[in-house]
Amino acid sequence: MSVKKVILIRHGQSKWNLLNKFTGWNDVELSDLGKKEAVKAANLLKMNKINFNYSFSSMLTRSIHTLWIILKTLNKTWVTVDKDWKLNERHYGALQGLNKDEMVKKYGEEKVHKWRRSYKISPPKIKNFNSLFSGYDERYENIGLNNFPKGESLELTEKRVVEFWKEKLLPHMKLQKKIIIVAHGNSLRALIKYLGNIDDVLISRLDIPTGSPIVYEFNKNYLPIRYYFL
Ligand SMILES: O=C(O)[C@H](O)COP(=O)(O)O
Repeated sequence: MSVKKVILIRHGQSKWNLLNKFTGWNDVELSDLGKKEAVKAANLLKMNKINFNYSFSSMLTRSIHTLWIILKTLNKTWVTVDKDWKLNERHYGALQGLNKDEMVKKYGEEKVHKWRRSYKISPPKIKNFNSLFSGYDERYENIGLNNFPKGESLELTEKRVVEFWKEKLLPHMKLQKKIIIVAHGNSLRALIKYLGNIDDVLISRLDIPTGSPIVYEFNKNYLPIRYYFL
């Protein structure tokens, strides 16, 4: 059986991961540790002889820079980088920029856990036109202001990630491309939920660490078999 592999990686630690702030679509750079995690991820791929020749990233700098570091470390800067907003982190709505521990103190553990890990519950939405609204950013001009996310549940995130999978990833896999995806904690949780048909409760227990390569295997019909962390 010819097993096909897709590599999934959450970006390295960002400056707001370090400060424990809700980030979502806020465009935050990698921390120094995050840059080191990206180099380590590249070396892990090399050691395990996991190769790729096509790459996808979200539109957010922390993912793009993680991918650039991986490509540079592996001498593969020739690889196409295909960026898609549908891989962006879940939009964290009005929580973006706020400290996670302070929100626990203010609203309690249970509520914050629901905002962070439940499948169907969305965070409080941002109001149009405040500083958390990135709808005027030129990188998102094809989304359209009316469709622009203002706070997404994991369920809503899954919807757009599955569109990416069907419209972009599968066609490239069928062209025999070996693919790496660099994205985010929740966009990758949404993808893993979809691929593994994982139920809403079990997926709430999955936490994806920064900078740790995941190998997802597929059979010759492009159906998911299993995944594992390197
Ligand atoms: O956007 C964020 O704050 C993080 O990337 C993911 O946060 P979470 O662990 O609260 O889902």
